[in-house]
Amino acid sequence: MDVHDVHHSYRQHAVLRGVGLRLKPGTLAGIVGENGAGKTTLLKILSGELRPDRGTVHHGGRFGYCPQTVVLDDSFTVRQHLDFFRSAFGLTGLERAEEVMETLAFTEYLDQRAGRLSGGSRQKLNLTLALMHDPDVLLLDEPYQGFDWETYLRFWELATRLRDAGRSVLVVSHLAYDIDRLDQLWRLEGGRLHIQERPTEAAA
Ligand SMILES: Nc1ncnc2c1ncn2[C@@H]1O[C@H](COP(=O)(O)OP(=O)(O)OP(=O)(O)O)[C@@H](O)[C@H]1O
Repeated sequence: MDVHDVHHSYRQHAVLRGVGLRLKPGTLAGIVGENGAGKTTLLKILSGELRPDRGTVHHGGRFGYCPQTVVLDDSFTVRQHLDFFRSAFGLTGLERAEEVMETLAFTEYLDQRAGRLSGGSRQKLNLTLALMHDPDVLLLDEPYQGFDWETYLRFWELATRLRDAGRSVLVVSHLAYDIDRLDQLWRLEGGRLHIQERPTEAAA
C-alpha cells in the first residue's frame, strides 16, 4: 500500500496535514497517536470510506478493514453473519473464518445472536469478518479492545502469522503496547506520521 501526501480537514479543523507511508507485503506495522490525533480519519481514508481533501492511496490485492465501531445486526447469529459476508465476498466456503475463530477461541458462539455477545466476543466476530476473505492488506482499528489477556496474545499470534504469510497488516491504536512485535511503528502527531523509535534503539 502506498499513501502519498494525504490531507483532511473537518470544516476549519485540519486533522491530517500530509500523511505518507509505504506498507510492503509481509509487514506488520503500527500507528499510535493520542485520542483525537486523527487515526480513525486516516483509516477511513485508507479504506476508501472517506475521500481525502488531497493526496493519494494505492493498494494491490484484496483488502480487509476492521473498523472501531462494529457493524452488525444484533438479531443475526454469528453463523448468519458469516453466511452473509461469505456471499458478499463471493467465497465458496468458510474455512478461513473457521481458522480465525479457532485461533480466537470463538467457535462455540456460532449460534449466538450478536446482540447477546460480550464486547470482546463482538470484536472477535468483527475480526473474523475482516479476515475471512484472506485479504492481502489488512487495516485494524483498535483491534484488541475488550480482549482478555489470553485473547490479546492470540490476536498477536494471528497477526504475526498473517505477516509471515506475506500479508500487510496495519494496527492502529492509542496504546504503544507490544512494539517489539511490529516491523514498523509510526506516531500520528500534528497531522503527520513520525517514525517512532523503539526504546531499546533510542537507548543504543
Ligand atoms: N465527522 C466528523 N466531523 C467533524 N469532526 C470530526 C469528525 N470525525 C472526527 N472529527 C474530529 O477529528 C479529530 C480526529 O478524530 P479521529 O476520530 O480521527 O481521531 P482518533 O485518533 O481516531 O481518536 P480516538 O483515539 O479517540 O479514536 C477529532 O478532533 C475529532 O473530533
